[in-house]
Amino acid sequence: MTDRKASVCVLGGGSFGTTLANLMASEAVPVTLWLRDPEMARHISEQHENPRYLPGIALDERLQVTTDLNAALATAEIVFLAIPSSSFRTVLQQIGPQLAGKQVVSTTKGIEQPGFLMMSQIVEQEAPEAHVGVLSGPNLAKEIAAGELTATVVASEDEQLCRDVQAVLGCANLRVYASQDRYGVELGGALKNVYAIISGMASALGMGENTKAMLITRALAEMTRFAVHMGANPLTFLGLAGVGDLIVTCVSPQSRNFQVGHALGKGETLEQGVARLGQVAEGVNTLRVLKQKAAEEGVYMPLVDGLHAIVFEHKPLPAVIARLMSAEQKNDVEFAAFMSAAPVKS
Ligand SMILES: NC(=O)C1=CN([C@@H]2O[C@H](COP(=O)(O)OP(=O)(O)OC[C@H]3O[C@@H](n4cnc5c(N)ncnc54)[C@H](O)[C@@H]3O)[C@@H](O)[C@H]2O)C=CC1
Ligand SMILES: O=C(CO)COP(=O)(O)O
Repeated sequence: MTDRKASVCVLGGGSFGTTLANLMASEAVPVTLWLRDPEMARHISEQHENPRYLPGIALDERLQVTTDLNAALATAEIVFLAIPSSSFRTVLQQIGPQLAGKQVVSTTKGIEQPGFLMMSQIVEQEAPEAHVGVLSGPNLAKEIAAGELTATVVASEDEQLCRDVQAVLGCANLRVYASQDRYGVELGGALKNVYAIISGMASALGMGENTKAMLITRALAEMTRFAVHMGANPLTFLGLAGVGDLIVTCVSPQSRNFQVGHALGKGETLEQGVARLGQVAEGVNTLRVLKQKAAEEGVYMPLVDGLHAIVFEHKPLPAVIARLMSAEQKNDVEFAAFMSAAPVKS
């Protein structure tokens, strides 16, 4: 690892962008946070708090905030993107040429349709001269902002990018591990959100601990089956960006996807659950996209089918659960079979 700390810009002033920028500022990394809302930018600069997304967290006074996108990017060597997937391309379209030569790291855990594109693939399209990476792992923003310990994964084919991101983000509270499987790391982060919705629902229904463990384990099998079919390395799913992130979002009521599932389990509509959240829950869109892709590709994903049937086809929950519990009883561990399927994307 190198000691050099590059200058950084974080795009997106929501929960995760603010958290990442604040973490780096508190480690004396020169960092600018870009957000759209001038009122919020002024509040953060003067009061050192983001009351909408991180209420009660004292932000570091060295954190620079701006609403001027060009100024934010001008001196940045590393650009982190923490923009919801629904707006990701729109933001990139404004700045593609300015990203030439910079290290651009997506932290966004969603999938674009049409095309079934990961966010870093959108970066490649909109900023073809950038160095591209992704960051993913068990990283609930509020916990990181509160100083809890965790780890994450930076994934890129570009080893210098991995080293530079480790240098700016790694600190006593956050370990940053490197991976070359960008596609697998990114897919893991997007897919687990769907299973967090199911887990939130199971929690609201008062299901047992055995049931929750079964759900998480079968979720891992299902998402890995899909990912291997798509060319990812199955071993990636045993790491922080796979099982690590799956566990945290499936067990923590802090997860927004879990909260949407919980609301559904309590009988709220999807619209009510999402509206009350007031923040992004990427799993809702990923569920739609994934259901369609799994059908096109012929990948067996009974949990995705079941959740889709409840959320979008308005099938009764007991009938869906009964169908899931009468599904074919196949192999427990499919990793041996996954390993013989050669990864094509890394
Ligand atoms: N919050 C978390 O714990 C973590 C979130 N992520 C991922 O980070 C991404 C962003 O999530 P959060 O920050 O949590 O969302 P959030 O809902 O807390 O905030 C979203 C932010 O994006 C801004 N935004 C939306 N459209 C925009 C546009 N067109 N231009 C500029 N800004 C725009 C909003 O104003 C808001 O500040 C998501 O894909 C999420 O999955 C990843 C790891 C942890
Ligand atoms: O990705 C996350 C934690 O790693 C955040 O999950 P939620 O978007 O469900 O809050």
